[in-house]
Formats: sequence, C-alpha cells, structure tokens
Amino acid sequence: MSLKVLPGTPSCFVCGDKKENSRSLELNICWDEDDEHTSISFVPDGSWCGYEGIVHGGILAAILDDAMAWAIKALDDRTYVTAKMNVTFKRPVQLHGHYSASGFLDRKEERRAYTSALIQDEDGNTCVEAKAVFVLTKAI
Ligand SMILES: CCCCCCCC(=O)SCCNC(=O)CCNC(=O)[C@H](O)C(C)(C)COP(=O)(O)OP(=O)(O)OC[C@H]1O[C@@H](n2cnc3c(N)ncnc32)[C@H](O)[C@@H]1OP(=O)(O)O
Repeated sequence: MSLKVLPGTPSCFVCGDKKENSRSLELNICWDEDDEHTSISFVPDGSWCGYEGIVHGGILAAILDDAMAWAIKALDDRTYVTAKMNVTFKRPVQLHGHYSASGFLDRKEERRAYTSALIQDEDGNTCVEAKAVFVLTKAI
C-alpha cells in the first residue's frame, strides 16, 4: 500500500489548518495510489460529540464529504461540489476511539461523479456509510 498525504485546503473545516480556521478538525487526507481511494485516520475528542461520548453525525458526514471530494480531486483536478449525499449510521462512533474513513470515486457520467465512502473502527467494523453525487461546477 502506497499512501501519499494530499495537500488539503488551509481554510477547510475538515482538512484545514487551525492557523487559517480555528475550528478545523485538522485531519490529514491520504491517497492510496494502489487502490485509488482516500484514507483519513482520526481519534475524536469531546468537542466532536453531540450526545456525551458519541460523535455528532454532522461531523461524520463532513469527514465523509471530504473523503469523497478528495477521491475525485486526486484523479481530476477540476472543482466538483456535493449535490446529493446519503448517509447511513450503522454503529455509534465513540469518543477517543480509533477510526478510518475511506472515499472512492465509483464512476463519472458527463458532469456527475458518483462516489462512496465509509468509516470503520479499528476492528474493521463499518460504522457509517455514504453515497454521493458531485457535480462539476461552472461557478468556480
Ligand atoms: C477538494 C475539496 C474539498 C472540499 C469538499 C467539500 C465539498 C462540499 O461540501 S461543496 C459544498 C456543498 N455543495 C454545494 O454548495 C453545491 C450547491 N449546489 C449547486 O451549486 C448546484 O445545484 C449544482 C452545481 C450542484 C448543480 O447546478 P447546475 O450546474 O446548474 O446543475 P445542472 O446544470 O442543473 O445539472 C448538471 C448535472 O448535474 C445533475 N445534478 C444536479 N443536481 C443534482 C443532484 N442534487 N443530484 C443528482 N444529480 C444532480 C443534473 O442532473 C445534471 O446532469 P446531466 O448533465 O446529466 O443532465
């Protein structure tokens, strides 16, 4: 497995830099060059939680959104925005646990990119799954 750290976007809530965005989660987004997917490792702290000890679903959706956006970006440098995302929460993601998110570009059709992503715990159990449609924007 050959993993490369992608540059991220300094102002991004997920992959940014706290100097540019004090609320950024500051996660590294890696690219697996052999299997062509993103990989984001994380250990949630208390500021990520909704119910005590359980990570907020919106934070997990944001991580999955980035995992999929960067899976596209690694293969196509143009700007795609999230148009539709479906998230399934299968198991709670726990405070201080060790997790990994992976994002995949499944296929492209004209301006649309179809993606999928998941979050797994350290035993390989799938906690969250997502599918999304990104659209190549004309605006940026
Ligand atoms: C590397 C970067 C890391 C950052 C990751 C963060 C990613 C994000 O969260 S981006 C922010 C959230 N998303 C947004 O703000 C997007 C807001 N929405 C928009 O800007 C527009 O609705 C946009 C661009 C998606 C589509 O607008 P527009 O370009 O006018 O679309 P339109 O011409 O009608 O449709 C283009 C194609 O997309 C399809 N499409 C549009 N919306 C959707 C949708 N919701 N679901 C499925 N397909 C859609 C259309 O069917 C059409 O397909 P086809 O070309 O085959 O007919």
